[in-house]
Amino acid sequence: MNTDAAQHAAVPRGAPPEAPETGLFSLADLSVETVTRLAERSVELHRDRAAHDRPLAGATVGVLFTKPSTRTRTAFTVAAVRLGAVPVTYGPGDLQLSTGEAIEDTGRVFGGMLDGLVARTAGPLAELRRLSRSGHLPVVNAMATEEHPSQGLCDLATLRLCLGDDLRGLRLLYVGEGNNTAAALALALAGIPGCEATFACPPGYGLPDDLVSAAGKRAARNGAVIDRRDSAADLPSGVDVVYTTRWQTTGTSKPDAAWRERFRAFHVDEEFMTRRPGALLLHDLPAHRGDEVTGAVLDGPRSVAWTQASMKLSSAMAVLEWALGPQRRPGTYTGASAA
Ligand SMILES: NC(=O)NCCC[C@H](N)C(=O)O
Repeated sequence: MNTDAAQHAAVPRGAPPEAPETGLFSLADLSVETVTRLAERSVELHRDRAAHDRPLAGATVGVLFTKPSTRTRTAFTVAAVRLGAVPVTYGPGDLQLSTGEAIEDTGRVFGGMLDGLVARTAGPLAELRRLSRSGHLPVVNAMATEEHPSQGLCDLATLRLCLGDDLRGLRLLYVGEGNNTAAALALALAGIPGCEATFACPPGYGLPDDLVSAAGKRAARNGAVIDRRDSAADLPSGVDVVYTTRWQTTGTSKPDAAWRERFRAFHVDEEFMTRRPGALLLHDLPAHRGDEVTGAVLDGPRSVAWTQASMKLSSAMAVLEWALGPQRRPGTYTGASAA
């Protein structure tokens, strides 16, 4: 028997203690400067996808999507590969999480093997924070109930690409469901000096109070305004951008059987756009043509939705570089440096 007591004592025992969370959870956690820098970097990487020196070389990144995803999953997987990492992908039902293993236990195991995790659960954001704290690893929120921060960064980057770096005084009108995408967009816009953003959603389907309050405080510091409306009447016509998303948000259902009737007035068609000359159309996709937007608008000359979709890749690269790059990567958990 090996009786080297010092060696035995070095082997960690018991559950590892928690560490401070790292990664991207909500744009509200980031300074306006960091949000701006990430959007700027997304544009740079969109223009030149090779403008990096593989900062994730040697890293292994978990990509966990328990809900459907076309753009975000592809973007983060390809971004990880382009930045030099090896992605390990998990779909719904792949992890013991689906058989009842605790979030913390999952985090601890991930932390011993992965350098970071990108996760879409469309569940509570708090779960992603717990994964990071228990696993000592950076976690990127690829869409939780409350917010879709990487979409907000992509949208800000798309606005910079289309309208220039100086977005001061931007006027944006959002119509539809006050979902995770709208929440991230409100927080992103709140950092633009002089921005006037109106979020018009049917009664009962608007942005939640806590989000409006957080975005409003951020906006006030930057001379911006985040205005929540629950009527489609008298919406601003002098706007630079119209933004809409599909009405059936991932992981949600509407108890009201007549919900579609309540949304009808909040759809974007040619007439809506004609009353807003010069406005661009953004849409996070997937689209349901005929519901929130007509095909003629989505595929027409004022839509930048397809450029916006392609910028999911460069914004995912910017996020991974920032959240998992060598300067942030804590290294896998060995138990030796639990403090
Ligand atoms: N761009 C995306 O990530 N699209 C998928 C999600 C769209 C929308 N926010 C939803 O929750 O269903």
